[in-house]
Amino acid sequence: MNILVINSGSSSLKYQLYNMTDESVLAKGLVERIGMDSSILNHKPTGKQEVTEVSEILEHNTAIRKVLAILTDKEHGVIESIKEINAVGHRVVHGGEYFKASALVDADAKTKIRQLFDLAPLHNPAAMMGISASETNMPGVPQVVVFDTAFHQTMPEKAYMYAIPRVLYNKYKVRRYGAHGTSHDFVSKAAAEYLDRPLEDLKIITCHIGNGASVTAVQGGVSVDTSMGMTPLEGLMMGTRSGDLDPAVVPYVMNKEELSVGEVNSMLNKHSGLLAISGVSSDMRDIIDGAEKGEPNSTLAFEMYEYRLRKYIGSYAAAMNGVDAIVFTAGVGENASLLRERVLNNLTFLGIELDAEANKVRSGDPRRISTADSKVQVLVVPTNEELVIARDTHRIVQGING
Ligand SMILES: Nc1ncnc2c1ncn2[C@@H]1O[C@H](COP(=O)(O)OP(=O)(O)O)[C@@H](O)[C@H]1O
Ligand SMILES: CC(=O)OP(=O)(O)O
Ligand SMILES: [Mg+2]
Repeated sequence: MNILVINSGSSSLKYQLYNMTDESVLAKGLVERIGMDSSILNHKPTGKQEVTEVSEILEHNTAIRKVLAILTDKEHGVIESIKEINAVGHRVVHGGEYFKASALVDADAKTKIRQLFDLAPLHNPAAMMGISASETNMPGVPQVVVFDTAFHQTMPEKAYMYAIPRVLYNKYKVRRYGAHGTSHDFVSKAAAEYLDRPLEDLKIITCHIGNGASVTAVQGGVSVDTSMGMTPLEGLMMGTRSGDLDPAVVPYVMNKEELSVGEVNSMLNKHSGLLAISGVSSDMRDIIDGAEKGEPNSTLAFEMYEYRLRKYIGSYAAAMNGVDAIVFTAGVGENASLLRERVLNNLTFLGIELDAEANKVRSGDPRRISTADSKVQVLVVPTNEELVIARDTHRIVQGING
């Protein structure tokens, strides 16, 4: 069975085509700048030359058509016809309280995803565009939705409630939901496997640090707390998102600067974080470059990012009354050895002993970066959200077929 996995962003669409017989990737790629003047499709077919096409792609429907065209292209394609795609799996960031697990797309699921637009304005509308575009271009092919929030539905009430009037929860479901659950779930399981210890016995802190970033306390294999909240804005400082701040800042700034709700949302989600403090970039590579050159704004951005991440790790060790393992994953977590070094060398009170040489090794495999004797084991585990989505899609589609 071939499964197409789609991760739709507001102006991008990432895809991977899997052959589930051996879970091999037939092709993967990315459409960027959807809706802008020139869109870019970058396609990587396994065993063939990578291609980049620039064209006008105004919406997700056209993006999907382009992806299907290149997947079946004589020269760059990996399948003969669209009919060889047996199912589609979509990443959806927000499942609210509706979805505790992945689900088949039907009218009811679509209604619920739409009802959650308000709670994830940057993410859910994009996912819905991806779903509609797939339905239009692959009619009759089963579609499955896999939610970032599902893994965190195990959080206890004391972790997910905000200390604000309960009526807001009753009326609007204002509470903490978390995100990146697919990744936190995957890397915590992989860590237990690597350590060769039962997941049920472990207290693990997983740090998913990419463009968006979140930390999760995983106890006995379930999420007991996570740093993202009602939306993916709470918690860590991120590429362009502020993370935690005094909520009183919001009405204060809105009043002083005469900002609308949309404007203040955009300020906190798109014009804050590393980008705002460094004044140059949201990309950790540029921040590290700047900091290494002694540039003061990049240095401050790096220090704030590291400090805030370290504080979350400390607080989740307290939340679980201990920690057996810390896991770093996603673009920054897997690659930024300097950030890991700074975080870990300032957590020696937990009994962490960094293996400085192991921390510098670059690899696509799970690896230990603490000493083998370190009281808390520290691992780097490359995440693979797409594979989890493909597996869930496979399982659910097999369920309906058999
Ligand atoms: N070598 C590196 N050193 C530091 N940061 C890196 C490196 N490579 C990638 N990154 C960071 O990873 C981020 C992207 O992470 P990723 O998990 O791919 O994000 P997303 O899936 O949210 O788009 C980039 O913004 C970049 O800052
Ligand atoms: C939820 C979220 O922040 O996702 P991403 O990291 O893909 O932006
Ligand atoms: Mg990501």
